[in-house]
Amino acid sequence: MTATARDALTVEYIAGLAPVIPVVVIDDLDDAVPLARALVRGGLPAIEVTLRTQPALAAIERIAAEVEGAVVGAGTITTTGQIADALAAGARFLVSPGATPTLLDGLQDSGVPFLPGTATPSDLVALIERGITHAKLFPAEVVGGVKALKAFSGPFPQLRFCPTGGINAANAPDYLALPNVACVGGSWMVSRDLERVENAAREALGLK
Ligand SMILES: O=C(O)C(=O)C[C@H](O)[C@H](O)COP(=O)(O)O
Repeated sequence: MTATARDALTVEYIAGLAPVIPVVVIDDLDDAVPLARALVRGGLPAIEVTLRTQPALAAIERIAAEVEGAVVGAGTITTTGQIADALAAGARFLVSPGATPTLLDGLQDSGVPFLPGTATPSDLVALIERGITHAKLFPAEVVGGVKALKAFSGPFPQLRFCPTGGINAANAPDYLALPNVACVGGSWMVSRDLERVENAAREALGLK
């Protein structure tokens, strides 16, 4: 299935595009399109651009406009104002490091798929109260990682996770083997060497 720019996407679709969502920090706007192309060539089309840097929104706009096959999202969403900015730039999905009721309201109103950041059982209950089915676990390796996700599968069988934070090619398979993990997020395959990016992306595809 190929998504065109006007399709309404689901979170299942975003999380199912590849085993890994690359997390990209753009310092130089000119890096955005070549980097996204290398990731798409390597087989990782869902790309999260973090809103941590000044060129991030422009990078999302360029990737959305110029990189065929990419499904670009915005990460590091911590305010509802950023949601509007990200959507205006062309973000197709949203990722946050944490979630408050205000932020969850904004994410639910956005009309695009989102992965709200969670770390605790109470965070997860707050999602269930709203009918949200997918969560980011962040920072995954710090807040219990694979053990936490195994423990969450008991009381929260309806939730699927995209753990992010401290994940790499070595530990990703342990996460991806869990039934409640839809995909993982991480920056490990991203560097300025585009050939390496493409190869690392291709390797990431084989992790599941
Ligand atoms: O800024 C955000 O909202 C984030 O999503 C943080 C990212 O999850 C991590 O920076 C990625 O983690 P690493 O793979 O350990 O680099």
